[in-house]
Amino acid sequence: MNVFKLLSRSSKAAQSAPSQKLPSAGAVPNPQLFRDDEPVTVSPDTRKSKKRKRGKDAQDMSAPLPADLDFFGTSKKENAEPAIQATEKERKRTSQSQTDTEINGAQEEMEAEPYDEDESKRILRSHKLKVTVLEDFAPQEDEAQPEKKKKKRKKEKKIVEKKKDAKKQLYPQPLTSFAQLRIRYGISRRLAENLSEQAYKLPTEVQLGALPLLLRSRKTEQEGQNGNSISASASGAEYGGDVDLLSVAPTGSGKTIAFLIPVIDALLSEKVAEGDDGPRAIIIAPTRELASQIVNEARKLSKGTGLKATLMKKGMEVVERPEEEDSKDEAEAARNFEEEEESASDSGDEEKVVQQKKRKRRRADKVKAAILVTTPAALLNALKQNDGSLASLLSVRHLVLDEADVLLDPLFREQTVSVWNACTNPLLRVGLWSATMGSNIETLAISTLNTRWTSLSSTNTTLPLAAPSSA
Ligand SMILES: Nc1ncnc2c1ncn2[C@@H]1O[C@H](COP(=O)(O)OP(=O)(O)OP(=O)(O)O)[C@@H](O)[C@H]1O
Repeated sequence: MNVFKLLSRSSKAAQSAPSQKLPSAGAVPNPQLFRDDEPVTVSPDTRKSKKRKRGKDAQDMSAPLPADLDFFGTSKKENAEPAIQATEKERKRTSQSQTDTEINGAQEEMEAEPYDEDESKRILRSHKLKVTVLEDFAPQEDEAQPEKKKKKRKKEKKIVEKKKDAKKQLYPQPLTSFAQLRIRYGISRRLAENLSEQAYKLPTEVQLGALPLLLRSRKTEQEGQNGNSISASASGAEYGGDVDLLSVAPTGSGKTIAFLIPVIDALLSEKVAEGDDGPRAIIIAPTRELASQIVNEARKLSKGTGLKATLMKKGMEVVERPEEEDSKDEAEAARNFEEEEESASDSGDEEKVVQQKKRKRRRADKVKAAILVTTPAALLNALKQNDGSLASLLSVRHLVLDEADVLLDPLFREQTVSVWNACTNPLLRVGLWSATMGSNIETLAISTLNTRWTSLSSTNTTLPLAAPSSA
């Protein structure tokens, strides 16, 4: 398990994004990609809502690009064409893709073609995207062995090497069109259709850098053998999407679908034991308003896939109550049900009937959806047990903290970390997404991951090693 950090337009974000502000706090610039040189103006429209409206901006995104940023249309050519020709080509390509929903063979081949190392670096650099390896929590195979001096020295050397490696920079294969999601990463057909239905064509910067890291590339093996293309270890593809990611990108830059696509795709490919329904992915947001926007987006993307997304509401149950308590309740209920109903209606004892109804409703309200979107407090309440302890969420494999800087700020920190620690599945993948991330928040995130990993590896010997052998 590795932790990567993706920084999208860090300098601009630091200047323009208000630190520690809740999403509802107000005016923000629209930091859409390809608009680096334009001065940021805040229109009255954006003041009303911080969310970028897709209709207008999607048109902006498809506008002709300057030649030096035209990597979608003519990037395969060695020499950049004059700006005017590139513009014309881009226009043709855009209008073609607007009218043509089916990707033809030639286009498909082009989308499947990986960028070579130089091209990848250039594209990532032009979008000011930087990906670094923050930590590697893989248990060392010799950790459990009694340590002899020689071994100890070897291990110390390894640690020094690992620390040196910790700031290694990665160059993921840039995702330059949504069509590549299906062609290169084999995402579910239905998910790809849903994206296309929502008119998503060109990824934003954060999507361009994050999606290749979080999805499993179909082409890794060929890429590894191809001298021209970027190696799997330098691109991060060797981890097959099995990474924890801290992603910092400006407000309104499309982080929501950047974390939803990999989560939905992973959920669709995971095998679920019969009767094992309930949340397998939890997305935490600091406000209910933001949580409800995320759930809407998740529903659009998972339409027709069989996956359900739900917003945590008061009174919902997320875990089975302890068996003893349940069976005691059930037995009691069965014994008393008829008697109670009879006597309640006879004696007008409404209290008992209300209690019965409540008990029934509680069971009916247990979350069955695979994706649960919640604020930390709402989930924490649902996890609290009678003895004050927290129930664990063993079935949860994906945890996303949206607005992670706010969630890990002292105001929410305890709740967030408690929920995080309640996710006890050793294969849990964590994504932290934020417009800003102070070094204290980053340190806290890393140390939470570290503590968790250390405690899990001491109790569980089946944890995966650093990198899967193939992706
Ligand atoms: N690739 C894309 N093409 C066009 N529109 C997009 C794309 N990605 C996202 N959007 C749209 O941009 C808007 C803003 O995206 P989103 O809310 O995900 O930003 P965000 O980075 O999550 O913001 P926040 O920091 O507030 O959570 C949404 O309306 C979304 O549908």
